[in-house]
Amino acid sequence: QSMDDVKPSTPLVSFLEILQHTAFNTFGNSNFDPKTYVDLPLKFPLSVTDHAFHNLSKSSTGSVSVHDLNRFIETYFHAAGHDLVYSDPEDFVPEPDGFLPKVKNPEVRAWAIKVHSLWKNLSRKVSSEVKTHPNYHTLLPVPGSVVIPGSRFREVYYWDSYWVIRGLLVSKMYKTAKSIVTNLISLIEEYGFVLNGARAYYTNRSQPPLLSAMIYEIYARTGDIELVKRSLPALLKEHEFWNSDIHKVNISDAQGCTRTLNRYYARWNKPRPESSTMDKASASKFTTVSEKQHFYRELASAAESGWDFSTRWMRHPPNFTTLSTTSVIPVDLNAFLLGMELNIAFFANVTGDNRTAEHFLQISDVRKEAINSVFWNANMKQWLDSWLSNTTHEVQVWDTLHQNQNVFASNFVPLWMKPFYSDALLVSNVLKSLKTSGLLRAAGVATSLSDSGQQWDFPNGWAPLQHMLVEGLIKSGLEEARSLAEEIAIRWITTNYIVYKKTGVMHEKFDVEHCGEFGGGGEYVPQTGFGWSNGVVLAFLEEFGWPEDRKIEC
Ligand SMILES: OC[C@H]1O[C@H](O[C@H]2O[C@H](CO)[C@@H](O)[C@H](O)[C@H]2O)[C@H](O)[C@@H](O)[C@@H]1O
Repeated sequence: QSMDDVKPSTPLVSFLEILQHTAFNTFGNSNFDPKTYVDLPLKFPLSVTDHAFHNLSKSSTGSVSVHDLNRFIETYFHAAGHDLVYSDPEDFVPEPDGFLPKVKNPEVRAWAIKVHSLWKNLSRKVSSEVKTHPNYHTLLPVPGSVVIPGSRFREVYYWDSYWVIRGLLVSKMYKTAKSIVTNLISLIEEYGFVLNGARAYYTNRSQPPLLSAMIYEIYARTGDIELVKRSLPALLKEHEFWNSDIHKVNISDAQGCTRTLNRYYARWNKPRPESSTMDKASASKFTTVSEKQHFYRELASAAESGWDFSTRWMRHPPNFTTLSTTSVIPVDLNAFLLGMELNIAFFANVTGDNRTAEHFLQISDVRKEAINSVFWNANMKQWLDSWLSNTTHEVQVWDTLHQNQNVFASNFVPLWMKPFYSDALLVSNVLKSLKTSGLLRAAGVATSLSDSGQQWDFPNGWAPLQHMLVEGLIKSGLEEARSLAEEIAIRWITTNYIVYKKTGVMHEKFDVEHCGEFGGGGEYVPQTGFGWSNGVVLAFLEEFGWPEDRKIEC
């Protein structure tokens, strides 16, 4: 690992991180959210603020009096979120023509209309202040309006946007959907890839690559060929990013064939600024600088995976300090890249660029073979993540023992991709395996079978995971697969609804062991709003409807 692998931070992020530590020492742990501090917009130049901060009188432990710190923050900062203002989506109508025709039950229909109306609460645009003084903000100035996940996630996120867009398409809000894509493309133009989210502290990593899938879905509904033409150069750039040296691994498989696959790898070896107080505490068991740096990279790389955090990335679960994200070749990432390659081929084809189409079809074939050869486990009938025996750039020799035999929802994600869902024999095998996996629970599909206290583990269920599995099953065209898909969707919709009825809000994650309970665990309190949950509820209701006489109860 070299310093080239680390993106420079900005002076503002570094300053706010120090403020975060001071706030932690001053206010204490209870109700403390470190992200709030790195989201604070400056009122004055950083030099002025920094000077005032240094003049605060501090104890030997780095704390300030609660009164002085509160006064300092009020004087020198706007509230977190002040710089991303509400924006009324111009394509929103309270009940679009032809909205969810198959949802007949009045109670479910009224709720679906409510969920649809939440797009208004979650629509934002960057305030003009950010354009005037970009140095006063960690928020990055994207050009159009976006939909945020909600609560503490007050900026656009990469992979969340896919399910937000799926919901917006059900809501017939095509302009808003296209605006999100335009913003994500602007990040590629500026940084060479889609950032984890539109914040200065997210420039060292991406998130699961689903931009091409967003464009595919929008094109399928609107036929907007101009959008496809505009997107193609950005997608080619994004493909290069994921195939750069740090993200690429070569494996010599059981037949001695060299296969190239990809992994998550953040360009960062320090605490994540948005969780700096926690990361420092977690790294305290390491003594050397290089051990700490290594651990910090594993943390940030897990954040790139979207599964932050999970036993999936731990060499010795549930020991958090054994996080080894960069030593895992992840099934889902490679399935997403296969999807990206097929989508690029499709877009190139519809825009008349036959050479690019040919090339991407070819590389998608090569990836499909690599996925079969490295991940597929014929006994378990699942695709398993594979551990790298070392993290050098040399060719690794594959061994079945390197496959991680623990069951994760991601082991079924390839089913979401055409080359796999169109193989009927494969689907019926995978279907049996899913049914006996232990992941199917009372209120949906569990993330894993390990109750580690991390949020991307049991008993949490997440909207994106439900959706990928359900859609893969449906697309197979097998009756038995559709019926399982519908069963999962009914359980998921039910729990979302019952929790909504109890709390008045939509949640980020759910406890799939207990219908009617939201999820927990992890490093921040459960969040509400919530972009991808809303999107998946709407997508499921569009697909399956809800008959008049079917009750909605746990
Ligand atoms: O602040 C901690 C981490 O929060 C984010 O991750 C979680 O929320 C995201 C937005 O809904 C979601 O995309 C991700 O899957 C969640 O685990 C953020 O993406 C992380 O980078 C950040 O460190």
